[in-house]
This record gives sequence, structure tokens and C-alpha cells, in this order.
Amino acid sequence: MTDDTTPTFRAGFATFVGRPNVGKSTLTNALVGEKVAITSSKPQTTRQAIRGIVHDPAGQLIIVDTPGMHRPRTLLGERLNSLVQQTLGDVDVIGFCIPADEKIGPGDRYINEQLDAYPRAKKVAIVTKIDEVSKPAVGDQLFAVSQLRDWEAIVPVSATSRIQLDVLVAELIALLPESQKLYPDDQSTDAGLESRIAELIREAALEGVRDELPHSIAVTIDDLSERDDKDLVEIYANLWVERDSQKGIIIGPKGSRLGEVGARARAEIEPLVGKQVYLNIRVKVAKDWQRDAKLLGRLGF
Ligand SMILES: Nc1nc2c(ncn2[C@@H]2O[C@H](COP(=O)(O)OP(=O)(O)OP(=O)(O)O)[C@@H](O)[C@H]2O)c(=O)[nH]1
Repeated sequence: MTDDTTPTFRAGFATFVGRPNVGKSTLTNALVGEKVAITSSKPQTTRQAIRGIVHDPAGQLIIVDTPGMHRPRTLLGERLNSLVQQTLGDVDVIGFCIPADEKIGPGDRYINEQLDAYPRAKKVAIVTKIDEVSKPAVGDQLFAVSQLRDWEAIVPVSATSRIQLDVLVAELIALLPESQKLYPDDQSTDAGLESRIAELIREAALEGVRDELPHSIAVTIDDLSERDDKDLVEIYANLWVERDSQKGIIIGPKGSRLGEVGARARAEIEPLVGKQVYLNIRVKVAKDWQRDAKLLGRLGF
């Protein structure tokens, strides 16, 4: 119940869209305050709709992280796009991210036009990476963005320098429906522990790889168990690539690269599970899995 003295509590779903690499995942992480979506300097590395939850006195903002919208070239690309469409059909607010340091181009216009198909969602423009450019340049970009459509709000932010994040949260929450809490206060994501671990391993494996390889990597968790005798979690993971040659690249000379991947991933997983982690990663080849419907299913897409 709401009266004049009780501020309205709001809760609902928002998602960030925009071209690859505009900073959607970094923004999600900065808002949620915990590492929930993987970030990478490679485009199109976000595959799963991972939710981060922002708990605020005014409301609860549940962020669904979507993959970048792009024209599909493979079966994986098509599934990613249909995932994006489902997500956009469900959310209360769509935050369209446009970087301050790049001119609005055909890619941005394409996505902006797609948003017309989701009349239910309120649309907010977010100008990202404002730390990269001068104040007048931010102003110019805000003006250019305002010409795209009639936005509920236009908010300039920097996720890495943490500028205006509180303003963005307030704007987004104000656009959510009145609602009681949808999640308990201590929850920051509902992505299963296993899928978060798989994403952290994939992120570690992506560091330092080039070209088409990022799209060829998938990670599945075979087993995750706590040892009774020790304060230790044992994780057995499979890292899938498409070709034997890629397997060689991932493993590296005498396993050196795979060793680094394991160490990097472990450093991220241990704080997540709150225990020491034994991590075993096996590299396997699933030929052309991006084009194979059965394999895509097995790998969780
Ligand atoms: N300077 C600056 N760089 C940023 C900011 N936000 C993100 N970046 C960088 O931009 C790159 C892409 O960021 P991501 O968050 O992975 O971008 P994304 O839009 O989620 O990318 P996809 O998953 O490929 O769609 C990374 O190198 C980030 O460090 C920011 O506020 N300022």
C-alpha cells in the first residue's frame, strides 16, 4: 500500500542494447557491483542472458544482459538474435547504449529502428564511455542521440570511471512498474553458479586470442563438488573449440597457455565460491559446433 508518506517501491526488468563493444557488460557489472557479466575487448562475447540485480532503496532493478544485435551469419548468430528478441519483448525498460567516442552510424540506426518493434518497453538512451572525450563532445553526442527518437531520458555515463551511475539507476528505477521486491536483498544474480563459472573460464580463455577464435570457444561444466575432507571445491570443465588447430592454440606449448587460463579463471572463481578451487579444464574439439543444431543444444544454446 502506498500513501503520501511511503515512497513508491518499484521493481522490474531492464536490458542494455547497442552495437558490440559499446560497454554494455561493463555497465552491468558497474551497476550491480559484482562481476556478473563477462567483459572483453573482443566484440560479441556475451552469449547468455545473465541477470544482475541492483538493490536500491527506491526499487529493484533487474538487468538482463543481452548479446549484441547483429546480422546473423551462423546458426549460433540466429539463436543469439532470437534470444535478444525474446528478452526485448519481456523487459520494462530498454537502455540503448551509444559510445561518446564514436559517431552515430548505420549500426546504431539499425538497432534504433529494431526498437520500434517493442512498444511496451520504455526507452532510455545511455551515452557510454564519456571519460574518453571532452565535455563539449559529450554535449554534441547527447544532441545527436536526442535526434534518434523521443527518449524517456538520455543519460551520459562512464562505467569505468563510475560517473553518473547513480543518476542512471534512479532514472531506470523511476520507469519501472510499482511492485514489491522480486528477489531477496542478498541476491545479485540468478544465473546459476555453474553457468557463471563457465563464463569466467571462457573469459579467461579469451584473453590474448585473436580473430575468429572467440566465437569458437564454449565452456561446459562436467562436475562441481565440495570435498568433505578439505575446504575445497573441485571443478571439472570442458573447453570446446571447433578445430584441432584451435585446440593447439588454446593449450599452447607444453600446456603453458592452458595453465595460464586455469590460473586466471581460478583467481576469479575462488572469491565467487568463497573456497579454494581445484580446476581441471579439458580442451575438446566439437567440429563446427556453431553450425550444428545438435551440438548447440548440448553446449547449452
Ligand atoms: N574508457 C571506457 N571504456 C569502457 C567503458 N565501458 C566499457 N569500456 C571498454 O569497452 C570495451 C567493451 O566493453 P564491454 O562491456 O565488453 O562491451 P559490450 O557492449 O558488453 O560488448 P559485447 O559483449 O561484445 O556486446 C572494454 O574494453 C571495456 O573496458 C567506459 O565507461 N569507459
